[in-house]
Amino acid sequence: MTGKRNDYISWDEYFMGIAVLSSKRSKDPNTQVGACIVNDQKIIVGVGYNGFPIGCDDDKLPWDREGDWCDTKYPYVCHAELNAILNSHGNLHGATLYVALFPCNECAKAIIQSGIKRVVYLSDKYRDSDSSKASRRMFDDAGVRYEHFESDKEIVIKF
Ligand SMILES: O=c1[nH]c(=O)n([C@H]2C[C@H](O)[C@@H](COP(=O)(O)O)O2)cc1CO
Ligand SMILES: [Zn+2]
Repeated sequence: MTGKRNDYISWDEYFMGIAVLSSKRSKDPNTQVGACIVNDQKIIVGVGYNGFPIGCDDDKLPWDREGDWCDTKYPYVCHAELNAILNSHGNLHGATLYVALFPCNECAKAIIQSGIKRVVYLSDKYRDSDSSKASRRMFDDAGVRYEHFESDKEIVIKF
């Protein structure tokens, strides 16, 4: 008798893998973020990555990080989490968000209001920023759990 294979990926690895794969679509030269929303039946209900709004030309708006605010990417870029929420279908109540970077305070608000109850994140590179502090404060108040993604798996895709 042949048993099942054992080196399959976990649910968390699967969904975080999709978030990371989605980030590969980002045109941001500095930080690429992907997000994947999964409902309580483990069905993917939304994916997204950071990019400019539909109809706004990736080659015309700036990707700079510094300078006059209007000449940087910050006023224009739509965050991965927000895109995943806006692209989603169905009810997000009780859903889990897998995201490559811990959410900023603006996304935290959208996450809470959409009914998402759990956030699994990979990078926390802006952990000490005021934005991250505000996100944690709101998540704590609103009862949204957040946890760092832990895995020692390496997933390679070769086409
Ligand atoms: O939660 C987030 N989600 C998200 O999509 N982003 C995007 C916005 C920008 O395109 C990029 C951050 O750029 P930078 O690391 O160069 O400041 O990541 C940034 C955050 C957190 O700052
Ligand atoms: Zn954000």
